[in-house]
Amino acid sequence: MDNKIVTLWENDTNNSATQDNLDYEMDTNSDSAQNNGNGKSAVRIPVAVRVQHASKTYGAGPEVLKNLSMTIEKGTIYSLLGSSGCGKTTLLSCIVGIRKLDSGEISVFGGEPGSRESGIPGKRVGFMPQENSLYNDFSINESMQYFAALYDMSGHDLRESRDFLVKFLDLPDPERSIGTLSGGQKRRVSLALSLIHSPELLILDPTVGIDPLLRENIWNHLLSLVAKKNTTVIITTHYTEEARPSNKIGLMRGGRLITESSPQELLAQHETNSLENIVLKLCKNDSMDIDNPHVQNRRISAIATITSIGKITYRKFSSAGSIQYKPYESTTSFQRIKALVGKNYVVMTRNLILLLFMMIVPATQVLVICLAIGNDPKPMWMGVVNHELNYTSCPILDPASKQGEGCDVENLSCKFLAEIPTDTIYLRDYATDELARDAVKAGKVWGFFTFPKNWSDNLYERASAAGTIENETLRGSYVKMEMDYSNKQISYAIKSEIYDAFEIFLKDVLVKCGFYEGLAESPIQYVDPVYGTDDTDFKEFISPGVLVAIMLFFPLCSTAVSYIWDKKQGTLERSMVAGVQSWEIMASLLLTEGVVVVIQCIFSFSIILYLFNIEILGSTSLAVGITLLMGLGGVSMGQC
Ligand SMILES: Nc1ncnc2c1ncn2[C@@H]1O[C@H](COP(=O)(O)OP(=O)(O)OP(=O)(O)O)[C@@H](O)[C@H]1O
Repeated sequence: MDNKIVTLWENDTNNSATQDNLDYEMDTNSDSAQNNGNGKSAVRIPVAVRVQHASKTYGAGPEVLKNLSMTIEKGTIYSLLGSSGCGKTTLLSCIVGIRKLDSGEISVFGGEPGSRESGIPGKRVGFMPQENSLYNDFSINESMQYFAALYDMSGHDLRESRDFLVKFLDLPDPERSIGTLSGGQKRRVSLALSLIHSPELLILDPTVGIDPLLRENIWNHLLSLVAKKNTTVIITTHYTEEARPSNKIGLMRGGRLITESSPQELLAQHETNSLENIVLKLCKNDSMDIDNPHVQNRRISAIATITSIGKITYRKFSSAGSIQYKPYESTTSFQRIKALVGKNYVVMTRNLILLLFMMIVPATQVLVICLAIGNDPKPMWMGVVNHELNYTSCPILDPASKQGEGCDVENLSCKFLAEIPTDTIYLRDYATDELARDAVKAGKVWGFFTFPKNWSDNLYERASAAGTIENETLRGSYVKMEMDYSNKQISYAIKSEIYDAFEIFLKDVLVKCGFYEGLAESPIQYVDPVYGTDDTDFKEFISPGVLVAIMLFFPLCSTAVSYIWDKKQGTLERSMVAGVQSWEIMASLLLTEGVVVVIQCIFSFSIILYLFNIEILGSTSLAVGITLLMGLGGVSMGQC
């Protein structure tokens, strides 16, 4: 750095549309140096990546990047060395714009990552992450097509690039599924995906898992990319000697950059021919220095000096001296969403059984719930202890005997029991209350009636001589019911059936005996319902709630699972580096999962309307619209 003057050139505002925002370094040592006006000769070297005073911490953990500054010139290879955990991946993820620094600045191609000027994330960068980050269900070809679509490559460019990479990286048949490849083959596919669009900035982290011969080829290819296309390469590697052909080596330790120099300078400075030994020596020295406050103070002041030199010598860029660059054209959201929709389609259709399952699950749930808990419970067993008949069975339980003519008030208990619907409540006689109670305890019946002796006479007297009736007669007209209330739904259903049966029976007796039938009715009168019918069954009540809950829940689960899976296998990160934004992922999912939601709606409504004949009393389109919105809401929530 000593023989360089750091210079930041400002854009000519008039020409800003046609210029890259690159900043430049002045190399005063170059043979082709020009006079820069202050007596020093200099060549302007465009800077691709500049990191200044970068600091980063994950949550409450220790500082991962500590006041780190580095400069990577355009059209060079920069090898980032350092032991495991020193912060290389963290630094690279900040450079490609998928993580943010806590403090400090990063500029890539003259702009902050994530800004329009830098074009990062986007097609300007090719990123090979530490993990393979591949869709295992995809073939090599499909993976290439997906990224080519994200970069808006033409079919011709894609074919050309694919054919070259398959040959150069010795990839297997492009139609082979990635899940069937070996670890080394997957690494090569991962590398191919980062190279497919010939990016200006190539970030490789790292190249382990690739055999030495191929690694040599890759380095040769990187050198030719730099020479022919002026590509900038940042590569992390644990093979120190491999970094020899690079233009600059940055050695990181504990989140700091302890050396940044060309391999030749390092070798000359340390008078050795082994980069490995130099790195070991520097790391050892750093370990000793770290406990020495004087050295640390010297380092801090050295960083401050470099920074202040940078500040003093930054000067404005004049258009007269500018290099004209083509304006950077980013892919549009429409192109990226189109690529994502295509990718989602392939993911979905790869497992057709699962897709079909997802489509019919809500309808199946509605069906099962309506069948299992939507119907009125039956049969429900009830016991009868009839003191009126001396504990014997009713002779007139036969429905035909209900039709007796005239005012016959004999054995009214049997007439009442005959009114109880035989399809829902089954009756069983018991000789005593104790036996019937034991049957309730044993779960054989849900409860039992006890008719007192002379119940028929007392009931008739109660009905005909109200007002003058004696307490004893009144008590003798009661039918006692002892119930098992452990199942609320069944006990309510039994109560309701018994009340209805009793009203019908009593009306019949009163009419036949010349009394006004209304006396049998409750003073509370239920008139025509506003909504529904007075015999609405449970499935009509439960099905709308069940449907919307399922329509929210299933798309939510399916989207969340695919999002988490995408994140876990690193493909989400890779897509983000290719320029995909969160809202674009959501939009693409709404488009693809939306189709599934529509089919789920069609199946579910068919079951409700045609199988169970449940009527929609309001607007059908509103009901369908709300259900669809719940499904799409589930898709959106699954991503949050
Ligand atoms: N998402 C995260 N949350 C918390 N800590 C993290 C996270 N990612 C990385 N770290 C921590 O930050 C430190 C630096 O990790 P990083 O992956 O940047 O190191 P590295 O130099 O790339 O290591 P390697 O060479 O093994 O890949 C490590 O201590 C790591 O445990």
